[in-house]
Amino acid sequence: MIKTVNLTKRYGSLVALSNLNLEIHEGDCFGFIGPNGAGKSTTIKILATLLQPTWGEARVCDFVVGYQSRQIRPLIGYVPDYFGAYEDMVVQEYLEFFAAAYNINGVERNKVVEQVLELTDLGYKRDAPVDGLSRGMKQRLSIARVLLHDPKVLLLDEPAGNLDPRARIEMRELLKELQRMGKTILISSHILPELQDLCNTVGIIEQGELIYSGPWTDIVRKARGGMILHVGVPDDQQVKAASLLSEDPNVESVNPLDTYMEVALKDGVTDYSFVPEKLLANGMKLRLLKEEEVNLETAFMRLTKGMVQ
Ligand SMILES: Nc1ncnc2c1ncn2[C@@H]1O[C@H](COP(=O)(O)OP(=O)(O)OP(=O)(O)O)[C@@H](O)[C@H]1O
Repeated sequence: MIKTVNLTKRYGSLVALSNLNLEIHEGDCFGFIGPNGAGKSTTIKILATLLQPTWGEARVCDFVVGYQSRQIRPLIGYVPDYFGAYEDMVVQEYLEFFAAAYNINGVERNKVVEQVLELTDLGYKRDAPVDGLSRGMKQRLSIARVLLHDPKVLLLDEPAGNLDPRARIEMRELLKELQRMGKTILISSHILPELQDLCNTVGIIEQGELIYSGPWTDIVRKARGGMILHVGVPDDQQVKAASLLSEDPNVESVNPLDTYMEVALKDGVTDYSFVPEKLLANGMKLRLLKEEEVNLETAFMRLTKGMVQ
């Protein structure tokens, strides 16, 4: 549905995107994660046909950005990370205005506007001035606007940015509904745990380079590298336990903390039954044994800190 091949964008001497190879399939919800200035908005603007790549290729629904932008535009809905000013316009007029711009007229226009108002839960605000809406409502209205022409692909640049927790949950529910409707969604965000719940695939970008792309569960596994265990024994046994475990050939390192030890296993070691066996055989008590949880957020930190090659 979306494919980029060696996509590169320079702004003067600044390389904003460097040989980006992305693939997003139909029905995917792809989370595009990266720190400020990583190149997310640049990628999204290219896919939205608003920017030309310096070299490389971007395709949307098999049409090439730049050469076939006219064919791409009806198929996409692009929500930028800002909301323009619309003075003296109420919500319904705003949507009717954009529906007209998409050449949706007459009875069909009324029907479509009603549908998107209902879908985005903005029906009760139809007569409210757009400029007076809360940030969360404006974000939902931006999404309502790009749904009018029923696009296959949604390109959403930080739709949950600066929203309060309730508005974020509402946004997430709306995006899940769009996913159920079969839309292919690319969403950029800094809010990692939210993407964990929403996206089936994730791309992590840093300084214009894609560090990882694939199912987020896979990324978490890769970021994990060697498994880390939290092992707790009584305080007076910790020194001996640390020494015993660090001698084991399965163990990479032992890091004693206040109430437990972090035991890093060597890459590929997943069976840690030797830990309780060894400790109990040496007369120790095991108070805690669990795998360190690696979620999308910790994976992101590890990957972008270059902790995983
Ligand atoms: N029009 C422009 N002219 C010059 N440099 C630009 C322009 N647009 C973006 N850049 C630079 O390109 C790099 C990538 O910017 P981009 O906005 O794509 O990053 P981003 O990942 O979306 O960041 P953020 O999360 O802050 O929105 C940054 O260094 C930015 O300063």
